[in-house]
Amino acid sequence: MAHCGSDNEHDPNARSVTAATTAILAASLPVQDRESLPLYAALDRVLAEDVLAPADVPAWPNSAMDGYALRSEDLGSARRVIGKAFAGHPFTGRVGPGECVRIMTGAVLPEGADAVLIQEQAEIHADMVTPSAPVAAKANVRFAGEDLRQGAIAFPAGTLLRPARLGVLAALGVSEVSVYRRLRVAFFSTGDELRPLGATLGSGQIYDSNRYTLHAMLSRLDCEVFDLGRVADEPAALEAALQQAAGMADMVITTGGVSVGDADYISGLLQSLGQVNFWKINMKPGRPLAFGQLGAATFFGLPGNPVSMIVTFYQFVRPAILKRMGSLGPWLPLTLRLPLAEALRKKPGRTDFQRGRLLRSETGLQVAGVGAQSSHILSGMAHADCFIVLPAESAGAAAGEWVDVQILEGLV
Ligand SMILES: Nc1nc2c(c(=O)[nH]1)N[C@H]1C(S)=C(S)[C@@H](COP(=O)(O)OP(=O)(O)OC[C@H]3O[C@@H](n4cnc5c(N)ncnc54)[C@H](O)[C@@H]3O)O[C@H]1N2
Ligand code: MOO
Repeated sequence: MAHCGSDNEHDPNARSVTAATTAILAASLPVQDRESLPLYAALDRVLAEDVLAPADVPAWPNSAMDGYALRSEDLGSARRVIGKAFAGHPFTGRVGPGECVRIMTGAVLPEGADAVLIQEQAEIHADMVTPSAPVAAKANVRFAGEDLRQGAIAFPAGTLLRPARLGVLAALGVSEVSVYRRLRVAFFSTGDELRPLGATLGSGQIYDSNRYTLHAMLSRLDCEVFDLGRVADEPAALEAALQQAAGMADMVITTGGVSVGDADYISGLLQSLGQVNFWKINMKPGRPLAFGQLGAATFFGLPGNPVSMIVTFYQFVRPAILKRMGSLGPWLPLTLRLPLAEALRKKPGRTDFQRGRLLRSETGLQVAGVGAQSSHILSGMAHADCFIVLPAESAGAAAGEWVDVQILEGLV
């Protein structure tokens, strides 16, 4: 329960963020169970098998524009219109010398034609069409298989199914996909001070905000979430909750009680119940973290401070979830280099994940801090759209300096 973040010295026993990430990813094995789902239900799931294109897309050469399908070799001469082709209603004849077909976008290119004259460049007199300039072969034609070739891997196993990918599968006529089952994640908050929403707060009590943040982050990652509520700082209650969670889930997450205070029981309990490592990580916020195995479940004991909880979730839990879901990645946060709009203060010692906001201007993208950076200031986190990552050895950064910025991608 001590206040947090004042210690700025490098701790020789602390792990680097990179070393912790490597160990966590190495221990995070993908679930194996799979199920077959209709496309509508497959958003944010991960493909368990390669999907091969059963046919070319597009299936036929077709027009990219509204105009006239013709033979380019007739150059600039006038052509007689011999029919019409609409998307879904092909022209069934053949385009011969001196002929053309009125064609709409998406309609199959008639036999004999090799190009499309757009109607804005056509002079039309009765049923005769003259191009204002010769039309090059292949002009305004979309070719069969140009998007996807029959037999090619449209998406490999491990692909996370986002909206455009579902669209591609639909374009291929794929109505069902084999995906990994959702990752089951059970979590609970620990701490005698925590009260449910609606309760009247007594002295020293607070509302359990981590529960809501964590539930939302897990939901965004499409996990099957089991919220086990709040558990008091009592070893028997904590042990029962840990056993229950490990019995129902692939991953168990707790918040609070991982530090060294007299009511921090999580470490002792886990030593006896599973194989769990307690790490000090050389980062700020988020120094204390427990990671390991609890029965068949992956275990994360996240720090109780709300911002520390979110930072450690983003750095360690999210990559582990993505990997365990079967995703090929990328698992790690998207990092850009951006110039700072203002100087940021930091003491050397720990890698700093300062909460930042992106500033869009005509001169380009810049980044600034959100103000107060203590790990209990949740409102700063709520206004942030990125983390500004300052290396452990850094002593701060000047305005205009380029820094690493992790884009939060809507998760937090
Ligand atoms: N002597 C030391 N004290 C502390 C150290 C240390 O190295 N030596 N580390 C500090 C750091 S850094 C952090 S972070 C915290 C993490 O401690 P715990 O994980 O044991 O967390 P708690 O003590 O249970 O709570 C910390 C803080 O967060 C509030 N909290 C807890 N759960 C929730 C929740 N569900 N919703 C909202 N807020 C919550 C809690 O009331 C405390 O204020 O330890 C430092 N101490
Ligand atoms: O700063 Mo602690 O590191 O709040 O996690």
